[in-house]
Amino acid sequence: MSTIDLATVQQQATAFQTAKLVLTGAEIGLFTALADGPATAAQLCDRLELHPRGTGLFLDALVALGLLEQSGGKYGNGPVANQFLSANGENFLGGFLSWADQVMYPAWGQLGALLRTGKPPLAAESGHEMFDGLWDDPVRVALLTKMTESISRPLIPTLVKAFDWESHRSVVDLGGCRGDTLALVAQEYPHLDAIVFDLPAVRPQFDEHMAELGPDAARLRFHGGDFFADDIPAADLLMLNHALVDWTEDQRRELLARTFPAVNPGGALLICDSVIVEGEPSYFRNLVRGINMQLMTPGGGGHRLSQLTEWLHDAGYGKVEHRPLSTDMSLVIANKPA
Ligand SMILES: C[S@@+](CC[C@H](N)C(=O)[O-])C[C@H]1O[C@@H](n2cnc3c(N)ncnc32)[C@H](O)[C@@H]1O
Repeated sequence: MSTIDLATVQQQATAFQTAKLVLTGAEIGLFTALADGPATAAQLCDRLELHPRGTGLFLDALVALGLLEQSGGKYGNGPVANQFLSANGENFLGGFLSWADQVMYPAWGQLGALLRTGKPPLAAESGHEMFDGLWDDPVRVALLTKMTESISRPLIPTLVKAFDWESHRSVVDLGGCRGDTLALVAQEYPHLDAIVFDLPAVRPQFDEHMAELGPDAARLRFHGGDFFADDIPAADLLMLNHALVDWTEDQRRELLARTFPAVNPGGALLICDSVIVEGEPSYFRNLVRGINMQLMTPGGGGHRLSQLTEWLHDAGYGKVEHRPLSTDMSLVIANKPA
């Protein structure tokens, strides 16, 4: 007997409307404008060049969602909007919000095509995928790096605590991009010899970001290479953070197999991903993220923990451990016997 009623089905069928309220609020700069202090609808129309027709209902809908607060005829940011949706917020999700609005939202219009053909037209047209020619295109680079960093940053405090970093001496972050995650891990564990491995074209972005992060992060080294073609530097720990799901299953298996010889005996491969784990609170959302990756790339997609474990054992790893992190992410630890 189904527990779903009509109102729930209606909400499910129109959830895109709620998404657009939030994304459009971010796109027009509403939450950033309100970070300066509350304002009336008329003042917001003036400041953000909005037409009054839609604005009143729109602002009230954001109040009803709990993102804005209303008092004395003025609208202000609630604490969540201030922290995550305002450009001045401590954990601003700007890169993720722009990516969701500009890339994911149109891609989800192609879900039917994905189901019928196995290939979403946009990703199929673009050839291999998100990274082809990416680093020659500064606009796409900025959008993608900000998106991944705004997803990765909130999980770093849990990542730092979820693993015994003290017992290992060296770490290589494969597809570590500008070094944002590794810099914050290495800041907590300064004894680690820390290397970011990414495509050679990423080096200027890495150098620039290290300069921005300051002297604590400057100890990271950059190793340019292609993890499918070039030798992977040996280390006690290798990491793959959000760098596996966009490849085909054969490529994922190949990449995991390529990591094994580079992990020192007694070390481990650490994978941070939105892994699909039945029974976890993240289960539904990570199925959706898997479909999202199928829409973004011709061959990528989410992986189930059982699949990933099998691939890791095939690659040569011993015990595989799973630890849920924050924001629906998992840390999967594949141990290499000593
Ligand atoms: C989705 S981003 C993840 C970035 C970062 N690990 C994070 O979690 O924020 C994937 C990264 O893999 C890198 N990458 C893609 N193909 C690669 C290859 N063949 N060899 C090395 N790095 C690659 C990209 O340049 C990009 O920095």
